[in-house]
Amino acid sequence: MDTPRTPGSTRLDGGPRGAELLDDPVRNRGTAFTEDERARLGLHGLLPPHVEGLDEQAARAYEAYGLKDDDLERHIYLRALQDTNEVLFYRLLLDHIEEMTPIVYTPVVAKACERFSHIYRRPRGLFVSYPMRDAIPTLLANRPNREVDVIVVTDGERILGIGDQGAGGLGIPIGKLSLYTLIGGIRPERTLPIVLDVGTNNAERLEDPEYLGWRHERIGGEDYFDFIDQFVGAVERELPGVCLQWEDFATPHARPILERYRDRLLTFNDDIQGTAAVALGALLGAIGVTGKRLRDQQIVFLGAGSAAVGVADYLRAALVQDGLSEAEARGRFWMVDKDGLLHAGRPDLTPDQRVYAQPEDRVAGRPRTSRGAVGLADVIGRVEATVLIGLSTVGGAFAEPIVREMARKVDRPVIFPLSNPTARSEASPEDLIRWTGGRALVATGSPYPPVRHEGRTIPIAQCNNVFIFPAVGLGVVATGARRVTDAMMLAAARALGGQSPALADPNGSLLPALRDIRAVARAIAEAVGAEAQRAGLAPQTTPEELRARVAAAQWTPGYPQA
Ligand SMILES: O=C([O-])CC(=O)C(=O)O
Ligand SMILES: [Mg+2]
Repeated sequence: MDTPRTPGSTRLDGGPRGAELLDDPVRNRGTAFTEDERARLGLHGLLPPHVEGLDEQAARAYEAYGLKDDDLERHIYLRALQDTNEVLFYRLLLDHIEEMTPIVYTPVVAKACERFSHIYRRPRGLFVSYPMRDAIPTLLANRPNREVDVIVVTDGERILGIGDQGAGGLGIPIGKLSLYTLIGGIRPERTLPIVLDVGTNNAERLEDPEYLGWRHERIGGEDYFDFIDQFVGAVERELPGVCLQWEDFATPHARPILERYRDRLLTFNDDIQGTAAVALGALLGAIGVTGKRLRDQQIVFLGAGSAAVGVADYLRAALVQDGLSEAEARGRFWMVDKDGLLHAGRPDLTPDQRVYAQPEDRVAGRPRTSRGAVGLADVIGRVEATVLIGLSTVGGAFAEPIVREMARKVDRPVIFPLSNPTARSEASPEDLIRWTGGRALVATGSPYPPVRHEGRTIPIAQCNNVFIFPAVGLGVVATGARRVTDAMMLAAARALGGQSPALADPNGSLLPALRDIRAVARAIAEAVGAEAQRAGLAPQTTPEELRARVAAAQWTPGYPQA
């Protein structure tokens, strides 16, 4: 495990005392308050007499955790611990990072959002509700901690794969920020989860007598964007320089919000940019394993929605960085959606999709499906595809003949079925490995167990944005960057790809293990900071100083001597 670098919680003296101190999750040390602290801070009598160390506290907390018998109960236990003693919470998470990350974050956090109103115990973060729209600066001023480095905000409309959760969506910013601290080392008291409660169209929530959000259908249109504008304006005034991460907004809102604010403040959209960066990182790792150049790839996508276009945009930028012209890079993409290959003759394409339309003369003469479209099997039959990416949500779409045909022509086919949840995955890793005689390099969107093949155990990397956003946060906080650019995201993806265990170990995963993720986050943060400096978006330092700043900014839970 990591050695502590910047241990500790906030200073004790000058803050609350007595029972009030025990009620402050940032400063509370519970049974670990020393005799001297107990005397100084008016705690004698309020705590059992035995003084524990953090190790003992963590062991006791783990024992209590072990008594819970379902995942939602485990989540509730950990959230309660977070609201009691943050140092202990993060120490427990660090000690059991592989076991507990899925409990505080995806997938269990989805259940916590659905059940938000029913499992609600204590407030955390901010509820910015539409009826309070004229008082947003006041709500922000009421935040529990003055200094904030990172905000994660959602409007709860498209939570993970479970849709509109209204105010219950707050569970996602809470979970994401826990990982900002656990992995990126952003100090817990400098994070702020926010839900923009603009109503919900989820009938179950609206009819639930216990629903805690604003009981109203969603605000839309101009009113919605005006509200977002009021919120952003208030954030700029109250918390200038804060990193503002947009999370789980519905597609029609996500992109316009990003475009509107990305050049105005330090902000990014995790679902668009973070997800694309992690997919690119895993791809770069895989292509590194094949021993081929990025510029030599032919890339086929199944699915051409916003997630697919986001991944393609980053991949295209990486192809250009690798020496291709813009036109050559575009020509490497074969995108297929439910109406077949994207080509210049299709009238239905959005401007974002049109970038990837193949010229008609490259399509002419290809066999067509009965509906006249060029399908995935046709494309794989004609193109020497080296990379196949699925973001189609069509379960099983990477059928055996398609995969076998691809593997007939290339030695190490790179195949990423990225759709969620598992039932929508374009193929199972086990089938992909079997159909390709163990040659496929696979990463997925859903979690899968390792695959056994001819005596090997092949771990399956899950492309989740957790590999990117905490590290990007660490990079911008450590360097004082003013913007999050796509070039910084590409730098993050490259650094992640460079850390792929598969590069050194033929049986390694394409993405790092969670137990190594804090060290990986520092490497990514340095790359992000260096790109910000190169672009003039952060104060210049030497590379050594950059490295030292990143290391110093990564908080590790501990109780410093007061
Ligand atoms: O949180 C996750 O696991 C990935 C993500 O951002 C999403 O699905 O919206
Ligand atoms: Mg998300």
